[in-house]
Amino acid sequence: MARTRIPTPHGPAFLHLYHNNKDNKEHLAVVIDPAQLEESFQTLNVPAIRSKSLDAEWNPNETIMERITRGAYVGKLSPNQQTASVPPSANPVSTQTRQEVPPALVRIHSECFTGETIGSMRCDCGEQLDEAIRQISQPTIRPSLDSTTSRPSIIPGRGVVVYLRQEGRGIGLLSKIRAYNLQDLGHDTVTANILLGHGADERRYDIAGAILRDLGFGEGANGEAIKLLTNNPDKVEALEKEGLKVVERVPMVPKSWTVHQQHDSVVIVQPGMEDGIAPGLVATHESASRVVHGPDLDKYLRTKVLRMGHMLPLLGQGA
Ligand SMILES: Nc1nc2c(ncn2[C@@H]2O[C@H](COP(=O)(O)OP(=O)(O)OP(=O)(O)O)[C@@H](O)[C@H]2O)c(=O)[nH]1
Repeated sequence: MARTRIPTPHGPAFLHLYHNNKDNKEHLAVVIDPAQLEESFQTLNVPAIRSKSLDAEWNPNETIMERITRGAYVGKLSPNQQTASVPPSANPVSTQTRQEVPPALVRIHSECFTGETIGSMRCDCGEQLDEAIRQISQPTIRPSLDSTTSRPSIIPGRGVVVYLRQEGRGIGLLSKIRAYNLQDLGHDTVTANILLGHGADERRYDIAGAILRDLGFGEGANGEAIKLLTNNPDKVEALEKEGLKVVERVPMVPKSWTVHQQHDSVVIVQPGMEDGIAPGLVATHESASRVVHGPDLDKYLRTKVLRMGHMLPLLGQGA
């Protein structure tokens, strides 16, 4: 595996690339965790989300430069900062420390070339990926427990997007393109898959479970619990079977259902420039610009709710 720092509009993220022995794909984890970047966050007792397999010594002759190149470093590399990490056993996080911290927010996301790369409005996958990174990066404000000070503590946003290379709910891009053509003939996404001889959903979550356990979630007494960002009941069930402790499901509400269908227009504004927007128009930030909408998306979402059991209230049905 390998890891590197990626600056994002919401702050730094650490991209982990995993190999595995179940398929020949490279699955990914995007870790959002200021604790491993800034030492000042360590004083908040926030445990770092570290990969056990990355921090482990791969061989006794490994050089500092080899460890740095594969990503086993702490902080931000620079010409003046070239230190590899110490093995994790040298820096344990106590159970008590973990209990003070809100559970990390986790999203299991499956690859969608059409939605993420070319902005297809047949689905909301690109929007969901952006939104997951945004939500995970949001800080939590915790009221002060000490009566002598009224200052609340701000816990930086922390969590993971596990990005699984399961294009088209596991049927692959070629079959998904064929399914799109059947959808244009009037079939929904489930029937189109079945007409092609596939299951409605062929995904698996054992690799996601292994990645999350590698990042310190769920395993043993010290394993941290998670909040899962999804409407898909299969994901909650599958991760629990994988030994993850899912303490809360956080719904993913499509932006088009909260914004576009209630208002005629949407204005994109720079953060901090909301003043002066005409009444009746909705101000939305640049970071939220990947909002998809339209009849194809509505049909896709309704099929998820009506045929795949996704937990999302349907518009206009009070469900
Ligand atoms: N077969 C098929 N797959 C699609 C279609 N549209 C999107 N997808 C795939 O559906 C998957 C979406 O997965 P996720 O983003 O993990 O979301 P989800 O499991 O539907 O549920 P949530 O976690 O609630 O968002 C991706 O693999 C997409 O490539 C389609 O029309 N047909």
